[in-house]
Amino acid sequence: MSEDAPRTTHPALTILGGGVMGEALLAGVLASGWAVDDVAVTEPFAVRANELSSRYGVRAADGNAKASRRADVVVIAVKPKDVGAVLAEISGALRPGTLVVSIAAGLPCAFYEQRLPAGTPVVRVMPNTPAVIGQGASAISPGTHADEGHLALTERILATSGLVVRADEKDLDAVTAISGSGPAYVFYVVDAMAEAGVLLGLTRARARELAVQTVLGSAALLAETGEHPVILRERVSSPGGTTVAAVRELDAHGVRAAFLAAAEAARDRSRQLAAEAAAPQHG
Ligand SMILES: NC(=O)C1=CN([C@@H]2O[C@H](COP(=O)(O)OP(=O)(O)OC[C@H]3O[C@@H](n4cnc5c(N)ncnc54)[C@H](O)[C@@H]3O)[C@@H](O)[C@H]2O)C=CC1
Ligand SMILES: O=C(O)[C@@H]1CCC=N1
Repeated sequence: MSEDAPRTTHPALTILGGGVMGEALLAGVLASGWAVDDVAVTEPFAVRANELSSRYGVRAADGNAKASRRADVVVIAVKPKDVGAVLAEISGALRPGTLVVSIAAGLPCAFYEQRLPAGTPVVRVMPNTPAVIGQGASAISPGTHADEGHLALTERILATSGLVVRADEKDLDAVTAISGSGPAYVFYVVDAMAEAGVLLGLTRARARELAVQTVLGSAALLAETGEHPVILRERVSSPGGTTVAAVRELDAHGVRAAFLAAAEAARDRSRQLAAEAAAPQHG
């Protein structure tokens, strides 16, 4: 870039919680040109904080209140059970207008609005772990005081780690059940396919290599052709062939029904997380 090229300005971003998702978002914005001085992370475990600051060159030494004070956007990336305590810490430190973005599962925007200064703009996000490699999928939903500008800013941040869609807040528990938890289902399927390969006599390494590439290639085929999955499945299924024999077993073992029940369980657990976070803390 020439020295005369206009510099993109980025809002000051503070990520509270430097775990799996906090790091994914951190890596995403830095890879997209955010300067290390524009980004900070907080993390109570010193070893982890040091790891993040040495890996990315960002500030990771401050507590939540201090790090939030100078932020234009605060991203809450702690576990749902820890959000209430974090909000109590930062509520008095936020400058008016600071955007609060939360990725915590289950907790509605109202949870934040009840605990932060009146008028605080809040955007609730459900991302997923492929964000780590820039292949995430996030759904975002505005709180009462978040306007188009706040949504656009959230999109700008999340787009650094993959696809971003807007969703009604009533759908975020369902989004959590599909794309938030979804990577785990895919890893489960890959592991099961690899195990099946071992059953049939393949080496574990060969079976896993083939299973991973099959999932990767199939996902790319879906995305690139835009075809319905049923059409693509039919193209694999020769009359009287191997695939129909296999899919009949998947049906007989209730795999489709298991996915439906799994999604309902994840949605219900997401709702429960909100109830637990709102309940008074014991112990
Ligand atoms: N892991 C996933 O696939 C997804 C997680 N989420 C949500 O993201 C949030 C974070 O999840 P993960 O990154 O998986 O968890 P994690 O356990 O890897 O990270 C949480 C981090 O917060 C730190 N922490 C704990 N208390 C803190 C405090 N008071 N102040 C600052 N940091 C504190 C912990 O030391 C830890 O490093 C959760 O609310 C989860 O519901 C959302 C979508 C996907
Ligand atoms: O399991 C969880 O609660 C988090 C939210 C979505 C994915 N992981």
